[in-house]
Amino acid sequence: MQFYKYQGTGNDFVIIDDRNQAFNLDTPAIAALCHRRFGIGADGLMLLQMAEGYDFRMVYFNSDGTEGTMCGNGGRCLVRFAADLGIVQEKAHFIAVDGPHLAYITPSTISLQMQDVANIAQHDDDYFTNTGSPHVVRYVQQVQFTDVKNIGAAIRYSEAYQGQNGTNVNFVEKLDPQTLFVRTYERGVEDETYSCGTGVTAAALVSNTTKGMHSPIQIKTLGGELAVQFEGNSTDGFTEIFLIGPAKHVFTGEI
Ligand SMILES: N[C@@H](CCC[C@H](N)C(=O)O)C(=O)O
Repeated sequence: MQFYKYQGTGNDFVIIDDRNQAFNLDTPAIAALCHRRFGIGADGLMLLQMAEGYDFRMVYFNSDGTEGTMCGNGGRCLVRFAADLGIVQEKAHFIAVDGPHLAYITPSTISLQMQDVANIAQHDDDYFTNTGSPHVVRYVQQVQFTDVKNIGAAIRYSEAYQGQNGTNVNFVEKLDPQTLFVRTYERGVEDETYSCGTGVTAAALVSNTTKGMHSPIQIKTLGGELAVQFEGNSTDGFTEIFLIGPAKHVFTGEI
């Protein structure tokens, strides 16, 4: 089986061209491929499948082998893969677990439209929203010194979030009026990743609501820079949300 490795600001993925729908690996086998010591190493695995009425379908698995909810950086990488295959050119229209997505393609960036977001909830000092995947946003003073793995795991497994099978957790520091530094504990990876697209989107929308930050918001992550652009607000709902940043082919291999 041929596979392709892609990364978007360090959120890395194994991608399989599954247009013939021959992929039949189970959860442990997917986890083994994603393992960083015994496998290829990745935060997730994606299938590109055919879908009627769309350029393609995105199927996303977390690195523990479970099928995930939406992955923003994964979506951006899959669009770059579709462009590399010649399936799409400047624009892509695809279907994912959370519904249809549009994306715009340039040599340096993929701009991925995310689902509209209707509301943001406050839980004590934390905020919670769903940008295709569930996300807690917690503001911290110095995010570089935050224990993302341990505090993130405690929040992810806490009683409050078991209703939606746990949550991803973002630790956010406002660096200046237009810029956030975001570090994310990812559900399904059960560790910090270098970047999380649905997570930085959640951080940007919450920061519009709570910190008065305006679109576009620049985001620093451990793996590079992203931007989140949007219209609306938490009262009327957020629309036209775009996650913008690089997505790159790393290598191709055979297993
Ligand atoms: N890395 C992703 C988010 C992946 C989904 C998540 N782990 C989950 O299933 O909750 C992103 O870039 O959005």
